[in-house]
Amino acid sequence: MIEIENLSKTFTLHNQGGAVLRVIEAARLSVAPGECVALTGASGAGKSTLMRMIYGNYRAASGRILVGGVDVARAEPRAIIRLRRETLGYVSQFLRVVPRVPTLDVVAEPLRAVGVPVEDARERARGLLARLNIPERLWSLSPTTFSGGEQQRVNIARGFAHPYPALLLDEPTASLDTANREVVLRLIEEAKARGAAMIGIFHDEAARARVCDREIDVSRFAPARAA
Ligand SMILES: Nc1ncnc2c1ncn2[C@@H]1O[C@H](COP(=O)(O)OP(=O)(O)OP(=O)(O)O)[C@@H](O)[C@H]1O
Repeated sequence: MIEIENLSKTFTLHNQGGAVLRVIEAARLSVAPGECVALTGASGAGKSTLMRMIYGNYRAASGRILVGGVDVARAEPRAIIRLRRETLGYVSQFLRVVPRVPTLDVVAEPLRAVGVPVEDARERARGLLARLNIPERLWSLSPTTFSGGEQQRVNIARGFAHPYPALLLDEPTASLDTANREVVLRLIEEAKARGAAMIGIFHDEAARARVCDREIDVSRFAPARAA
């Protein structure tokens, strides 16, 4: 479902005399449906960079990133938008709040975007918000004024609303309490059971050990060792 071949990344620092930073070289990675792979490695090894490249936020210097058959490294913006709508989800700790949209619709929106009828989408959203312990009195309000933890849980509900075939998880359990952490781990397990291919960064080692099938140490793709 996710195939990375010979992928390299450099950053050119235009405000620092055009210095070129080589971060990733000749990275290879393959994730099958129903599999969850953890990215590990020391701080600065390139975990976030790799995730951002898979999501199409950072451009690759060379190589291929196939997600459901689409090469993200070469795809047109329009194709990437479509991939993100239909195939590739991203669950991070942070909600980018859309002003004035009620929480229920923030969570239902990814389903509406793929044509799910409004009541069905809201029903799924209600189920997720209830599981993630967002009080019902908040569902009709915009999450703009919610606490950090509430916004994080709204974001997780939104990330799991549509059954994406591929999912990127960026510290999805960070700073959650025990009960909500458990809910998120179950959501990940359910996504695996329905065949989602997932790549995640988890500093929570117990969470990683429980839901991930394999670990890939990103430092193995560091340029110094790639030769
Ligand atoms: N936008 C950018 N411009 C320039 N350099 C960058 C950029 N993003 C990342 N880097 C560099 O790439 C390297 C890898 O960073 P990255 O954030 O991917 O590491 P990480 O493994 O996710 O680290 P952490 O665990 O600390 O989050 C670092 O040396 C960083 O300085």
